[in-house]
Amino acid sequence: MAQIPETHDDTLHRRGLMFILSSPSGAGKTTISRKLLAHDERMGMSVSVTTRQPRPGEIDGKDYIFKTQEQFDQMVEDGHFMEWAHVFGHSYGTPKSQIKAGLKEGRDFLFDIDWQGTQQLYQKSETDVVRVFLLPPSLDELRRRLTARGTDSAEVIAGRMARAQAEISHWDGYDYVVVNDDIDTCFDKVVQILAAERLSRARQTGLIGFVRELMRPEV
Ligand SMILES: Nc1nc2c(ncn2[C@@H]2O[C@H](COP(=O)(O)OP(=O)(O)O)[C@@H](O)[C@H]2O)c(=O)[nH]1
Ligand SMILES: Nc1ncnc2c1ncn2[C@@H]1O[C@H](COP(=O)(O)OP(=O)(O)O)[C@@H](O)[C@H]1O
Repeated sequence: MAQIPETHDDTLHRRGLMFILSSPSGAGKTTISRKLLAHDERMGMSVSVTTRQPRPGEIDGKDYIFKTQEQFDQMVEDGHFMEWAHVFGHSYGTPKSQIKAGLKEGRDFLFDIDWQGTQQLYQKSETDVVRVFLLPPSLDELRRRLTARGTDSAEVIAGRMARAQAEISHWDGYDYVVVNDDIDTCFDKVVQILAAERLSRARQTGLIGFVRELMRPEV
């Protein structure tokens, strides 16, 4: 009798995945990311390095690793990043440490990065990457959310709005697109995408022995 391996519930002997959430600023990726991390203990966050100032409530090392431009440039030179990009006049980068070893051990990582970083990660490790893009229900609602968040000046909000359409134009570089209208509905869809991707045949390396056993000629 073939034993159903523990991988049948996708927890073991599976290569981890890089779950990327991108959106125009204010569409809700931080909110969805936080919900996903609270909901799914197997998901770890890829904490980015940034040169932007911390927002009130943001914790160094948890939300971002905050560095000066000089420190960031040195990290680039030292080959510290899997990818990095300039966004809104600041530098952002994904540290290599943790991620590579974690993926091999079957751990999944969540990335809140922009389309430039998404392209770089996809080019480097296409099979590990799942790309999800969140859209706001309208530009008016996007402006309302950026204003209601209360973290940016009117000038910064205007800059983010001005960039929103350029960012939306990259939507075709993603595997999945979800409109974040109602937060719970959007979250459910993101959870479903993750569940399906964890069951992808290519990632379930631990199932090979089980399937071979099932295919053995019966005597
Ligand atoms: N390429 C890249 N983009 C990042 C990284 N970390 C954050 N970003 C993106 O930088 C943009 C600005 O992020 P942030 O300053 O937190 O503002 P937000 O858009 O309101 O979340 C967002 O599009 C993030 O997804 C990173 O490590 N690499
Ligand atoms: N579906 C939603 N409906 C209403 N407000 C939302 C929704 N999703 C996020 N928000 C709010 O919009 C603001 C921007 O969301 P945030 O997650 O910070 O966006 P991002 O990380 O994409 O910049 C926050 O104040 C958040 O609470």
